[in-house]
Amino acid sequence: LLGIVLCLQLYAQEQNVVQKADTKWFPEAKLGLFLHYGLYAIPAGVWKGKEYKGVGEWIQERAKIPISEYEQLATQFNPQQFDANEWVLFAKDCGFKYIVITTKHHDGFAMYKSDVSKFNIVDATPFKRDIIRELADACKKHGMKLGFYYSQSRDWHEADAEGNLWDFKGYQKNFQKYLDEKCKPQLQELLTRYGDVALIWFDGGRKMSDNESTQLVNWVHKFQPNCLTSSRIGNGRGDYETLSDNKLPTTTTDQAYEALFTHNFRSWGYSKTETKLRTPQELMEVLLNTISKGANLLLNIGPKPEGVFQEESIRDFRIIGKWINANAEAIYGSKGSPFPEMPWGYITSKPGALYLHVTKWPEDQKLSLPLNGRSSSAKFLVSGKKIKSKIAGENLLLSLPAKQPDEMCTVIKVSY
Ligand SMILES: C[C@@H]1O[C@@H](Oc2ccc([N+](=O)[O-])cc2)[C@@H](O)[C@H](O)[C@@H]1O
Repeated sequence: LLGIVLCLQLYAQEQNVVQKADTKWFPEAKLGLFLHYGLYAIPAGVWKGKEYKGVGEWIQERAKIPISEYEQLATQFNPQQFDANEWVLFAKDCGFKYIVITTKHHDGFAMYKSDVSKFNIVDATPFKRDIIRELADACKKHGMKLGFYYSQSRDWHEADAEGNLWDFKGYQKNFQKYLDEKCKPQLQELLTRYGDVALIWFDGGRKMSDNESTQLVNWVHKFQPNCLTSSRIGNGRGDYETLSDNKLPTTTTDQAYEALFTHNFRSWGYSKTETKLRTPQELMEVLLNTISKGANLLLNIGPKPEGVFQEESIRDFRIIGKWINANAEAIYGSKGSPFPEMPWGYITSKPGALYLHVTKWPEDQKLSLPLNGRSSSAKFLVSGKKIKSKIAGENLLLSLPAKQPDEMCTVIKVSY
């Protein structure tokens, strides 16, 4: 009897073993473009004339919209201006090395041709085109890594999934039934029909049991062993850490982890009720703060229902993109700062080099760095122009010109 019990435990343990994927590419890539796109772009925070503040992609939950009514949005979804190559080339020009798009958000609508649920973009809309197919092809063509956001536990279209308490009041949910009949079959579709998938961006919701988290991570790695899974799968079973929404990292680490921010302060999906956008300077602060802690940054846009990005997002992302491309050496493959926060800006590091990202030009045109007397040289990264420097005790003292070469942020490379 003891033997049998031991075997069962082993088997269970076996079940709970997660094969981890190789995260090497992730910290190298540093910058990802997050795209929250779906039916919720149509109401954009407004339902039957009533404005709902906050996250636009939650409109069905906020307005307690019955499935029968929400499904009608699919009959209006027709993004005729959608051009996958345009989206991917824009992302590339702005310095993003991977894209993560919502394949299914909490409303349960599949933005790809799914044989598991008719509630999908090909079968339920006049558009009838598979946006994920076209994006996967364009990413492959332009060498852009592609990841899929998938809401594994919240699905307001399914009685047995998490979240819809207005259509299914008092209904006894069988969550494993939802995992077996929709979640896992759809993940299989996404991991077997769209080429290499860089990562599955699982998202919060129902507290997953360790068995459920392990089940889904093993399921993903069964079809694509190198596909990363995000930590919102729960129970520490993900391949890399994601921070809470719009939260800056507090510690510097070499672990693979990611901060996520929206261009629109308050909504991930396109919104007409939340219109305040982060300025290019605010986006820069988020970018520099994040990479100076060794983390990746996933920056979000909510595309408009007609299939294009807001003008303001295109304008602001191109502004920071220009800076990112000019200072690429100080970003991709860099690690966080070995020093505490600096009053004048941020630091990223590489072997034998420190990159000083100066956003607040020192009035006294002096900048000191505790380099313990190590001999070093300093130059402006973009122009290559040398900077006068001398060792003063433990510190390296740099003498800067009066005018800051790049108002947005000037990078000084210190080689030691
Ligand atoms: C990226 C965002 O993720 C979730 O929102 C969350 C999930 C988890 C936290 N959290 O852990 O703090 C906060 C918001 C979604 O509900 C939201 O619609 C969006 O997709």
